[in-house]
Amino acid sequence: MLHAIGLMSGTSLDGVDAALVETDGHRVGARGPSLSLPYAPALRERMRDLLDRAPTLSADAPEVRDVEHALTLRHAEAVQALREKAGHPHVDVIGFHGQTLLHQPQAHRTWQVGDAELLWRETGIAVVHDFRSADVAHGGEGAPLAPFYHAALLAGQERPVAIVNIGGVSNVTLLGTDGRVHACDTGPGNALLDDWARIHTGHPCDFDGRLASAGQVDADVLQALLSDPFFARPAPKSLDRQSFHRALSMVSHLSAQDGAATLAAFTVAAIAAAPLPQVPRAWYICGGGVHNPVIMRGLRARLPGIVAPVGELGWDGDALEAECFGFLAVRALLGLPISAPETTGVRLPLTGGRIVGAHPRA
Ligand SMILES: Nc1ncnc2c1ncn2[C@@H]1O[C@H](COP(=O)(O)OP(=O)(O)OP(=O)(O)O)[C@@H](O)[C@H]1O
Ligand SMILES: CC(=O)N[C@H]1[C@@H]2OC[C@@H](O2)[C@@H](O)[C@@H]1O[C@H](C)C(=O)O
Repeated sequence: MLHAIGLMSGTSLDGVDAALVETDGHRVGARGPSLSLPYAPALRERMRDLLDRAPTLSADAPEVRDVEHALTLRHAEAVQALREKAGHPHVDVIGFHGQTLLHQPQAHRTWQVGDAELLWRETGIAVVHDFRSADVAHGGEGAPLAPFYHAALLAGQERPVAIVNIGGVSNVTLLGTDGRVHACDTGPGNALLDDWARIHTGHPCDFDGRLASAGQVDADVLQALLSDPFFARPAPKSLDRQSFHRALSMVSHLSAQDGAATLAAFTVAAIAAAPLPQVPRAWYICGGGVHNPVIMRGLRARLPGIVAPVGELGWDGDALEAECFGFLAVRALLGLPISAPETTGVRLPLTGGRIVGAHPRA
């Protein structure tokens, strides 16, 4: 087994998640500890500005370089803090996702910022990064990449079974009765609700679903939101954080509470509409959306079968994505696939990622 640290900077822009995971690229051994380091509000604002301008920005633009430098140093701090928390264990490799600024698989473009060389120099540990480019170059969506990790975790579970990650964007993995894995992004997660809450309350999210639980869903607006062509597409499919940005103007005439209720219902309805080949007997939920009781109530009302946070399986739902990139870094080192036709639409199962620093197996 190799020891990996996975690092994820998600679409919510809330900070860096870091987790230790032990794996041979197939089985998952010990997991944890994990931690999250928030971004300073000023860095978050600069990242948000780059997200808005990403389609016209070049990777060499000074403002991109500055943000990349700052966020990489924050990742190095996360590695150091995690190693301290874990009692300075041996670490073979870091899986460094970086921050997605733009994701346009149809244009064969996906862009994650993060300076792998700098992270390697700061930590002295080999770094695997740029996980999505090879998939996109071979006709895939470049996302979601969590399905191989989800499938490894679900190995002992009764099938069909699903994991839903509700981050900024939501994605689902189905492990079918035949052991095959199917996946796609489903639609919005928390990002729209975060943006709405920020406009109306100045807070970074609708904390504990307080706004949404005080509002009414506007059924007409919800129907209009669900008429987006994305929902008619078959899986696999993926999204950019900004894909549903128009939704904010579609709810702009509603009160803060009704807008939040409608956006939360949009997240739920989009998950329920995921084009999966089988109906899972259980849906295990991870990502920040687990902490929003309005979303969790909505999912329990809309989805057939068991709906439970992954915490009920003894897993840490806030650390899963970071663990995932530790797991995928090891698979990349071993040349194993990290995506497949059923997960990203890539032509053939494909490995990915690029390594910086000495190969731990060399
Ligand atoms: N107590 C809470 N109440 C409501 N929402 C919460 C709470 N705690 C976390 N969240 C939501 O979870 C989000 C963070 O989720 P998560 O860390 O899974 O996102 P991410 O990893 O950035 O996204 P992605 O999976 O899309 O990359 C926050 O932006 C917020 O919307
Ligand atoms: C392009 C990109 O960064 N996509 C993220 C985002 O956040 C959730 C969803 O959209 C998913 O497709 C993906 O992240 C997870 C970790 C994935 O690749 O599985």
